[in-house]
Amino acid sequence: MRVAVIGAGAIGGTIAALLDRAGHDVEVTARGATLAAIAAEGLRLDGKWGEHTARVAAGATLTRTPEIAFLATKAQDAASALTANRDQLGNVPLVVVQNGLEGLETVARALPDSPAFGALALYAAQNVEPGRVTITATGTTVVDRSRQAAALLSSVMPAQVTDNFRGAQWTKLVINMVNGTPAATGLPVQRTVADRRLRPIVTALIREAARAGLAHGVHFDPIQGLSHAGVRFVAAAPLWAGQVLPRLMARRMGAVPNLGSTLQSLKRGQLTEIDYLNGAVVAQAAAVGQRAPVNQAVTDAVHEVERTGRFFTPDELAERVRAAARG
Ligand SMILES: NC(=O)C1=CN([C@@H]2O[C@H](COP(=O)(O)OP(=O)(O)OC[C@H]3O[C@@H](n4cnc5c(N)ncnc54)[C@H](OP(=O)(O)O)[C@@H]3O)[C@@H](O)[C@H]2O)C=CC1
Ligand SMILES: CC(C)(CO)C(=O)C(=O)O
Repeated sequence: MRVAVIGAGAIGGTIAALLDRAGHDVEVTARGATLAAIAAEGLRLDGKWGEHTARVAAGATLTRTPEIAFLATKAQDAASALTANRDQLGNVPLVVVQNGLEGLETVARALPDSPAFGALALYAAQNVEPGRVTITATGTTVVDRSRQAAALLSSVMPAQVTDNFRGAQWTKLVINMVNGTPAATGLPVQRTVADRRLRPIVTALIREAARAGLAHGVHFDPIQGLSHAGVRFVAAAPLWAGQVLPRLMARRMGAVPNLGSTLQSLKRGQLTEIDYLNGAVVAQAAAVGQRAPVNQAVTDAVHEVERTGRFFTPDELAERVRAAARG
């Protein structure tokens, strides 16, 4: 099949390399050092799903119209990446593999005629150097309705279809509450969850996200063992009891340190998706008259790291969060 992948970073690189390994005809878009590395050495994949070097066609924009396309940029780059490839994407099924709640709305604005489907990756991929991706933890991909995309993905990785994609996006948003403390402190997810000063913060982030979603009437779609009932539990539980959830999430990630996709951006000196994750929780909570002070504090802290390049110590972050919760 003729496949396009827009944004050959951690997730796009994984999808492109696995589809190339399965014999599909893959073209990717990339930029800067990543584009130069893929052109020179191919797209290299290693880690939990094996090793493969994909000699895929690569350019700044697509040169041909694919049968199916995947968008795998960070949320803040989606609109410009789509606009740059508009000429090749008319009526092409587009699978948007992105965290946060806004991916499909962005496509509807940029390419109103495109049949777009959302997808949520539950594996952990690290863009260790330009053109090289390591899978540090395996996991399924949840795909919105499109059986074509699910069939294609499930031929190379675990994938499942949902009829409740909005609910799945919210469950994933709750899961992504593990991204903020690594981005603020520079520590891998597993270490932030193991830390007695940071674990209550992660739990409070999760609780605020769960409460906002429930207030919006969301039915959380079950993902990787986190069900609607589980979300209701964590929304109502005191922090000491709710801590079971981040502990389970960290255990599921296994032993290889997982930076999370947000900290990975900072390590490359880039801006993050934080406004689409913790920032989205603040906005969604405000829309139903709730406050989300811990998400606001972590969003602000990550923006400060973007500006200064200096991570917070666990004590500094805990103090920030205490002050925000008091105020
Ligand atoms: N990494 C992970 O483990 C997981 C990530 N996700 C989600 O998947 C999505 C993708 O994340 P991830 O793969 O980590 O992000 P990456 O930053 O690793 O990859 C995004 C890639 O898109 C490229 N890009 C951005 N704009 C353009 C453009 N206009 N044209 C061509 N290429 C472009 C970036 O290039 P450049 O480097 O130059 O900016 C980068 O290589 C995010 O929403 C993330 O939250 C979900 C689950 C797990
Ligand atoms: C599931 C998780 C936490 C995997 O790393 C992720 O979605 C991310 O890093 O953005």
